[in-house]
Amino acid sequence: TQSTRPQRLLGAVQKNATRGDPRSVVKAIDHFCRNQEWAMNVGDEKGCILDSVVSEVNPATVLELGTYCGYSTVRIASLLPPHAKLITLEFNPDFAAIARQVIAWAGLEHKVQLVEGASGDWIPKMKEQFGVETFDLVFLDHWKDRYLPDTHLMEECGLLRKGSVLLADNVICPGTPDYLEFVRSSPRYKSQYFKSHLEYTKVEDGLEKSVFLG
Ligand SMILES: O=C(NCCCCCn1ccnc1)c1cc(-c2ccc(F)cc2)cc(O)c1O
Ligand SMILES: [Mg+2]
Repeated sequence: TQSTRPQRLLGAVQKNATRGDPRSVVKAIDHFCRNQEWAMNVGDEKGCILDSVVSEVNPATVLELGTYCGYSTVRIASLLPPHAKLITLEFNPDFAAIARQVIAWAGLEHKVQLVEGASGDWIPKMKEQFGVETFDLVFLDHWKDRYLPDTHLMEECGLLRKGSVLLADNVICPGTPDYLEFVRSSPRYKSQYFKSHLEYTKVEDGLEKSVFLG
């Protein structure tokens, strides 16, 4: 039977990356996506911006919406301080199954909790299920039409505190126009656009960093 693109991506990690070495996992995926098959990872160019924001925030609690194959999960988790926690939500069970193996290959299972299901269902349960107070950093990389409703939901559920940072992928391509309009016009957010390119291409894309002001 035919393999899927996520399965082939995992194969490239297992073939070319060193177990327990997150940077080699990131490098192997980027090489695969540049040379074999494009895939919707945040990629190396936007990944460097992600790394700098993670390092600046130095978060104890991170929520990632949209795991896919775990590329950004590995990038983020590899930069977290010792007892920090990353919860990553993936709706698609096939993606989740691959991501678990990519995260394990990087040796980062102990820092990552991968949850399968819809963000709209799980966000209201975060506190009771995972003992989370608030998130220091949220990386939005799931369905583009869910960025805005899920941001409202996180506010309503008291998951954001003064200074919480939202970092959103794909605000230009595929685009999240309603989310962008909201975070840029709301007095409760301080937003900044990091111009970049769609992963592995020359097409414009970027990350929007928005600090919740409480
Ligand atoms: O759709 C994307 N991501 C969400 C995937 C499903 C999330 C499921 N889920 C997880 C949790 N809750 C729901 C995405 C798409 C593209 C893209 C860009 C250009 C193009 F021509 C084709 C595709 C680039 C990205 O960087 C992306 O992130
Ligand atoms: Mg993306």
